[in-house]
Amino acid sequence: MINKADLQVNAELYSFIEKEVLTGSGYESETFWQGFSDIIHSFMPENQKLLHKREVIQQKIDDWHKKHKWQEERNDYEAFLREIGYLEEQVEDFKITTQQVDPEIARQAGPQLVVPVNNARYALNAANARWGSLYDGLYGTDVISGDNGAEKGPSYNPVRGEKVIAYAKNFLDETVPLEGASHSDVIRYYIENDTLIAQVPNGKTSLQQQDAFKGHQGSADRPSAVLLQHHGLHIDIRIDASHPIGKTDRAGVKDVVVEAALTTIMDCEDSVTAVDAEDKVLVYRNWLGLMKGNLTEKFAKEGETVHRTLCHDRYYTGKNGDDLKLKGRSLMLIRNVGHLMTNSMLLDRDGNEVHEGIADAVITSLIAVHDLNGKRSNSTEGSIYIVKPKMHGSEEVAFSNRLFNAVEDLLGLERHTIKIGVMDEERRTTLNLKNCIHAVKDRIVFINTGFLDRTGDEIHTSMQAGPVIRKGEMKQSVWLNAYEKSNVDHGLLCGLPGKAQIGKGMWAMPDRMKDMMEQKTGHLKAGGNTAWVPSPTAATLHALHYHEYKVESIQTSLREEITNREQELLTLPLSDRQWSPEEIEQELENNAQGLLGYVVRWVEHGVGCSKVPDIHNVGLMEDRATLRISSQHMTNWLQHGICSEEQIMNVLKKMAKVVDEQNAQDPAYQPMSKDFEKSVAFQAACELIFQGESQPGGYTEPILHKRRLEYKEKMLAVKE
Ligand SMILES: CC(=O)SCCNC(=O)CCNC(=O)[C@H](O)C(C)(C)COP(=O)(O)OP(=O)(O)OC[C@H]1O[C@@H](n2cnc3c(N)ncnc32)[C@H](O)[C@@H]1OP(=O)(O)O
Ligand SMILES: O=CC(=O)O
Ligand SMILES: [Mg+2]
Repeated sequence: MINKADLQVNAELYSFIEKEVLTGSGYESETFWQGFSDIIHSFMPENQKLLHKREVIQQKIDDWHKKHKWQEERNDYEAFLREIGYLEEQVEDFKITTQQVDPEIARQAGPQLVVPVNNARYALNAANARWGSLYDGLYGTDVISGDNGAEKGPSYNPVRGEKVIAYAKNFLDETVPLEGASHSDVIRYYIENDTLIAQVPNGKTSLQQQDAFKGHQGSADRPSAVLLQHHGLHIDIRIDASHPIGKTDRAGVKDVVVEAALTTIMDCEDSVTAVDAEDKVLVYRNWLGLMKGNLTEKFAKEGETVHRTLCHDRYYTGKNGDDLKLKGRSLMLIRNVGHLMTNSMLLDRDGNEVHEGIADAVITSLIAVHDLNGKRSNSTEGSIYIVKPKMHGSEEVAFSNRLFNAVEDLLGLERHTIKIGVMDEERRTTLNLKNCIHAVKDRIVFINTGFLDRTGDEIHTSMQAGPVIRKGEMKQSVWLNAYEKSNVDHGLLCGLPGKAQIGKGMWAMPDRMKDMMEQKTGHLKAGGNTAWVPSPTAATLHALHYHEYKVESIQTSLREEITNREQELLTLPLSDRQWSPEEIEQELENNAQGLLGYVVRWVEHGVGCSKVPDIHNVGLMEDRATLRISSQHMTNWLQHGICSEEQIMNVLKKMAKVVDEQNAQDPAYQPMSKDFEKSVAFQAACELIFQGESQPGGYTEPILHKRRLEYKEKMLAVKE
């Protein structure tokens, strides 16, 4: 550790900040460290107090449930929540006043991609997912069925290719239709007098909406790209008659590229494993590379070496021959960690680990200044976008607000340069969302329903109330539907449209794109102008939904439906059903499989987000929030005698063998079933369930971090 301004700083972190971040930033090292230390020492005590308050409140709620039957005393329950300050006194009506918000957030509606930022290969891919090939997105996924000879194979299947092209041309017909013809009839696109002309076998035609045409690349006569726009999103028809696909197309179209991930959340939180300075430096270094624009990654793929870099802006010839420049990258936000955890990378003057959320706020903002003072390739408006997860109620949001003020002062940034995306994912935040938004009304850029964490918190908060419904039933539950609607209500009431996003949650089945295409329109119809997707392909496909529906109009009509949903929000997801032994076993096995499949990769491989097959062999995106649900669910059933400890242990051992088999191809994988006692991952899984009741907020971080550190040490000892 290096002693600096009353802090002890891990040497690797210190060197990274000194040499890579401060150099060229315009900040003096001494001033920075002193200011950082001042922030730490003034904010840590309050952070601690807020965490303590969470514990006190939870204890009171637990005690209430132990003494009362919620089903019979609902009215008293609400009064009790008010009395203990869980339900806050609501502020007067107001509108948010956030300024300098980039258009991707303020005006455009479209997909939001999330990516673990410690994985440079994925993070680069995500930043570049602003534009996505529709042909690739369709060809590679189950959106196109493999029936009638259209299956995916080792080489290009022209039958499948035909289906892809038909789907894409149909999309063009629906979105940017031609007058009296289909895009599949076109034999040549060209531009004449700033108008797109489509030559068809029996003459020529043009777009029904002329102003959808925005520009082209190549010559007007034989363009290599035609740029269109619909519902604020661009569509780029790529033309090359010499290309293997273009050759087969009458108009030489080789692809339809759509504007896809308008925004990307570079995640430092639930999808990453970062337990010490070594891990955190990787997280920060990748963020720095993204902000400076020089992040690169070299990796082997399909026998070739790939060098991945960030995409450049796209240039077109616009109307009147003017140059038209469009961003080549997604607008990047950075998700900091919440208020809970501390990290050994920094110690305060008394030798205490510093709260990681405070360190993230300072360091990720400092890094983002490289964009603000540089080319502003990320935020042309000069803003820094921080997503703040897992805050409980408005006091905690106000704390973040003051922390961001302090960071702005330290970095000499204008007030409210740092924007905040508020994850509405804890029950106390949902119930007091108006106050939460008010606490950051000058800097808020989104409210997003993190329904996964929110489900975990729902179970944990009411742990003592009774057994909860099965995990799969949560999506239909009264509280969850009210929560989704209430979030939109508050977004509309507080004037988010035009300034900030009303966001919807993650599509957690990365391989089920057909289902996503059928179901994720629901997020738009419910008023979300963005929704989370797990991959660039999902972003490309989900983008089509924003052409189908104009969220702005939907939001306008939803204003009519705004209502007080508190009663529904306070409807606990309890069950009075007598489940059969088979149902109980199935529920436990399902939870255990996802839990173990995720935990083993987290603890022993340092992977924070995984695709884990569920009991039906569907690959599910698992992250810390889904782990919070499965562990808390098992804890809840154990707590209420739905199952016994012995039963859970047997299920865990049985499912550990299944997970071991699933990972058998990985030479670095150590089977849990070889020695359950010695497997750090297996022990972590047991702890998450058997000690789930006493985990703060039902969070999995404390156990995961402890066990990962233990595993790292074990590996180090083996090496030595
Ligand atoms: C509750 C919450 O907090 S949700 C938010 C947290 N969750 C996330 O961030 C999910 C992000 N997604 C992911 O991490 C991954 O998609 C996973 C773990 C779900 C699946 O990963 P994999 O099993 O490796 O996926 P798969 O093999 O199908 O695809 C890999 C390819 O897709 C790309 N890819 C997958 N996900 C992403 C992503 N989120 N961003 C960018 N690229 C991605 C990879 O770069 C890779 O392509 P490449 O070989 O050209 O580099
Ligand atoms: O962060 C997202 C969630 O669903 O939790
Ligand atoms: Mg979450």
